[in-house]
Amino acid sequence: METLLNAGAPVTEAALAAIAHMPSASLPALMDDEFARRLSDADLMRIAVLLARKSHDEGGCPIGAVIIDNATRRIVGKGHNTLVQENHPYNHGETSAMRDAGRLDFGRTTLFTSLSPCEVCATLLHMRGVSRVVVGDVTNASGTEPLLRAKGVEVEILEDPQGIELYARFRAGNPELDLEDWKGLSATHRP
Ligand SMILES: Nc1ccnc(=O)[nH]1
Repeated sequence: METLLNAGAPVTEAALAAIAHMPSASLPALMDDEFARRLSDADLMRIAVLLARKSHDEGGCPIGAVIIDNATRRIVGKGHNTLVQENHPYNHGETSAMRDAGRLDFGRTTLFTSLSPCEVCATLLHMRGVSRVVVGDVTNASGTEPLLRAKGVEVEILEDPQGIELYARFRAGNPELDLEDWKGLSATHRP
């Protein structure tokens, strides 16, 4: 199939936004393997941040994640936090992207997350054997990177200034929702 995003197409913000918003299963109709191979780590982090923005536009917590196959750099899963949207007590950007990817061998994949993983997601990432995690924001949160590295996961920090700004703005305007997302409602009810 001839695709809109192909070997000759430039990697633009509009192209990354279209990728972020299209269901993963439909991505082969939008972009070919040549285009996928030209997406840099910074481009893939931009897609994670565009997913964070999508969640924010829906009234949710702005965290997104993208999973790629290491060999082909094809996107095999992506998603965003759905605490608000699905009334889900624990669906983080990372779990959402892994659910989208399905029953994969995560040892062959890299996960890009727009925000430093929480302890539960960090544990999930190493227990499912994810080979590499790229973190887009260690300014608003951090702390699980040493745990991931100790478990043999390759960790890279590749901060996205727009993602950092978006999360800082969300946290300043919604401190209770931010706390609920990290620690549950019980934490927001503590005196
Ligand atoms: N890394 C993350 C922190 C908090 N919530 C998320 O969905 N993801």
